[in-house]
Amino acid sequence: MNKNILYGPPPVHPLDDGTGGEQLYKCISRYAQIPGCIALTNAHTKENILYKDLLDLTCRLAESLKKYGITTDSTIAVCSENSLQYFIPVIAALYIGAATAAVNNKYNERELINCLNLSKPTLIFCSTETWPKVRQVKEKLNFTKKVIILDNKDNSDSAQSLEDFIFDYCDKDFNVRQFKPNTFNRDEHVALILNSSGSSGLPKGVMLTHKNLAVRFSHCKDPVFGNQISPGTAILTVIPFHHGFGMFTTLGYFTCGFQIVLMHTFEEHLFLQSLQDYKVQSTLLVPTLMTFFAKSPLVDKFYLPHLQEIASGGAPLSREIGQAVAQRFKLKSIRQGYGLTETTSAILLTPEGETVPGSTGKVVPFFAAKVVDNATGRILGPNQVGELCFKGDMNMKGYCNDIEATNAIIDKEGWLHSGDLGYYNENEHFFIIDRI
Ligand SMILES: O=C(O)[C@H]1CSC(c2nc3ccc(N4CCCCCC4)cc3s2)=N1
Repeated sequence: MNKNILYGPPPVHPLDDGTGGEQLYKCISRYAQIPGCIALTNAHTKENILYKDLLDLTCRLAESLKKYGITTDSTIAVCSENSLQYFIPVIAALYIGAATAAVNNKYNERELINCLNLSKPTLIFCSTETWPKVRQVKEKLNFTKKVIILDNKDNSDSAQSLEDFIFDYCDKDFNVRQFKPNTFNRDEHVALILNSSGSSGLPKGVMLTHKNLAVRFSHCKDPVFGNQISPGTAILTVIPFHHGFGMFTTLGYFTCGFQIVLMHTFEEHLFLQSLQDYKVQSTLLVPTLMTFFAKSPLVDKFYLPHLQEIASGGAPLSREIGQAVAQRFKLKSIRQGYGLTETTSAILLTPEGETVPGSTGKVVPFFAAKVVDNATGRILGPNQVGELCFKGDMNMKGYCNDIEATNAIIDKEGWLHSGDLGYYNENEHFFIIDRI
């Protein structure tokens, strides 16, 4: 055993059984029993969706998709800004075992065509905002049979509303209590396909499995690396749902029964007002917004006694910015996480109560990490800079239809070479230096 290979601690809870879809179904069903338990709130419109409604809609949509001919081998796509409805097709597909391609809603038509040609979805779920772009693109795709608009009451020409699709395909006497998610091999089965900007060339399709998802769910419930589980805890997120950071934090929040207050566009006053009004305990930010808040005079105008955690991810956060934001929000420190789209979610996380300024955290359960000197191939010890490599059950299955790109990033022993330079200190806290 090489002492320079660092292993995450054993999980507080062993990995739950079942597919990601079965685990979500079990959790959402539990919170659906709590009267008035809110799943999602749109901070812009103040509209809510309860866990009870989320359960009903995801089961009805799953039933409709099966009747429409979607199977465990199918792929669908979601192309939408953050919304109350965003996760209804994602969760319904997870129950069935169909893969969901989460497409960047900011893509232009050329980028959309490139990424949809990777996943070849039979159905595309879009929003009234993305419909015009999706409509143009659909004409050029021969594998997409139908477009469904998530946030529209009535149909637009050649696209059906979500409600209408469910009305057409779900049995009238369908009873949610009779619904059961499919069972399949979670190690192999693709759950989500996300776009990785990748170090070079056009974005690639990252295939993430139900096993990857199950490991993330375990981290969410972990008292050291995740959140304390108390249904009704309010979280505010402005992170795009189509990106790994937003996708797997939000899916994890559903398993914890949290109220997810979402924003699709950052507005400073609304953000701070929402923290106050919904008594938010934890909020997610990306470093550019952290920099913004480090200087914001508005923060002091709000009374935020419930705010316990500001979490940063999606890119390295400088020590100064982190400390400036913690001070401004009267918090001891900021929690950080580091991950790649290719590792599903964060594989380095600030353990609860163990914050080291400037550090992005420690190795999570079910993972190993090493720092490699690429010139010599040696595995380096503490305080020596090299390429960060990771091995564990959130490493992606591979890139869509791109074996050589997959083998270029994941070596024969299963180590994923991150392309990031960093080191760990004598207490195994990691620091990211730069992209290679
Ligand atoms: O940088 C990237 O490409 C993306 C891929 S997935 C990813 C991250 N996922 C996560 C998931 C969770 C977190 N946390 C940060 C603070 C600790 C509490 C949990 C949230 C940080 C990150 S950073 N970053």
